[in-house]
Amino acid sequence: MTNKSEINIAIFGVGLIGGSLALCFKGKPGITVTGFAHVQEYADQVAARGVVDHVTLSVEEAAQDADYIFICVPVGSLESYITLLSQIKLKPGCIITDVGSTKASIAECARKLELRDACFIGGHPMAGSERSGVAAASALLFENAYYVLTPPADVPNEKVEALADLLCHTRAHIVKVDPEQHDQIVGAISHLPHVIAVALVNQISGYNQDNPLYQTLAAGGFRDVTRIAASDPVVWRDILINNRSVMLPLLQDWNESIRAFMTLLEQEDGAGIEDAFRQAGAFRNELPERRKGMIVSQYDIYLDVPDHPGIIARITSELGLNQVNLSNIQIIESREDVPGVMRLSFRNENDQERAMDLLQSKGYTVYH
Ligand SMILES: NC(=O)C1=CN([C@@H]2O[C@H](COP(=O)(O)OP(=O)(O)OC[C@H]3O[C@@H](n4cnc5c(N)ncnc54)[C@H](O)[C@@H]3O)[C@@H](O)[C@H]2O)C=CC1
Ligand SMILES: O=C(O)C(=O)Cc1ccc(O)cc1
Repeated sequence: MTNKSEINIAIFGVGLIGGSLALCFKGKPGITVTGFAHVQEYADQVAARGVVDHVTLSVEEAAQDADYIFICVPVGSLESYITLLSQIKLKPGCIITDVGSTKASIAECARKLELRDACFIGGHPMAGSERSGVAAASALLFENAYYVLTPPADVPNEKVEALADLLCHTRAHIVKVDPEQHDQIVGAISHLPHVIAVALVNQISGYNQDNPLYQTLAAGGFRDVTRIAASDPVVWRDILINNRSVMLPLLQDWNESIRAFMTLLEQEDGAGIEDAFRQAGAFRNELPERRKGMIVSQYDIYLDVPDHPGIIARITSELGLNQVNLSNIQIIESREDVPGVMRLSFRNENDQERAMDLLQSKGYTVYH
């Protein structure tokens, strides 16, 4: 943990990620958090949400006393901010970091800059959501997620350790990765799924224009596979353009996978289709548990519920009476006289398990 002397943290871009970091740090002993917003309207939102101690529209004012500067703007604006920071007088020893979803280009930009007494250590919390803006910020967003750092070889180890220590407040697991390797892997496990989700939704949306029954019937699997298609367009424009040299070969491989599926269908190759599902299921079942892997700060359970008035209140009051904290609730399917499926989301595994036990003991059919 950081020692208890005064620590000033500046957050540039107080949106989903910047605001969530701010909430992790704000109110901790000896820490003061200043937010920088580039537009008055955003500054007002940040102030209203109360995630920082101060908010300012001045880069200099935010940066000048900072021990740590977190640049949390979209990837396409990262380089202009680090360049700006290299041109102003910073506190000696200041550590600049970022949260961008790509790491190679910002590392290269920082390497070429004259940062004088400051240093740059790239960062990427591997947690987030399809939501954006400070309104969606949460102090629990990074809990148990991985937080990648990409320290350059010439940055002293004690600087990297100081940043890692500060990040204890996020309760994420720090992992150090080379920037190019980061972009390759994250391109495959995060950026490619976002492209596929968007393409899939737009394909179905096209069919839906001629027949709205597509949307009406879209349920379970379609929703699960396409949640991330609702992500912020500007954030994702920047990520994909920045990581295009990784994305283009990945999309080429994707085309070939789809082509291979078409061949299985053309040849009515049932065994081949079964093999494809078996192979995929085996790999998917081996994925690290959600709390240790990529993304999602929610722990969900599902339960079958008869669709009648009062049922939601009954379930939520059972949980409330037993001090199980619910973070979200959603009816996935609901038609009169047919059992519906309710998704209950929790912020940690303990609440998830307690809810499961409790509702099972009350006779509900509950599953993960
Ligand atoms: N959305 C996610 O789940 C994750 C995003 N990231 C990365 O975090 C960064 C921020 O993303 P989010 O917080 O999701 O986006 P966001 O849209 O919620 O927040 C971005 C913030 O930057 C501000 N901003 C935009 N352009 C700016 C500019 N030119 N100058 C100053 N401020 C500006 C916005 O007003 C907003 O407060 C991106 O680099 C993204 O790649 C990293 C991990 C997860
Ligand atoms: O919501 C999700 O599932 C995400 O994929 C969130 C996310 C978005 C961008 C990142 O760089 C990391 C995580």
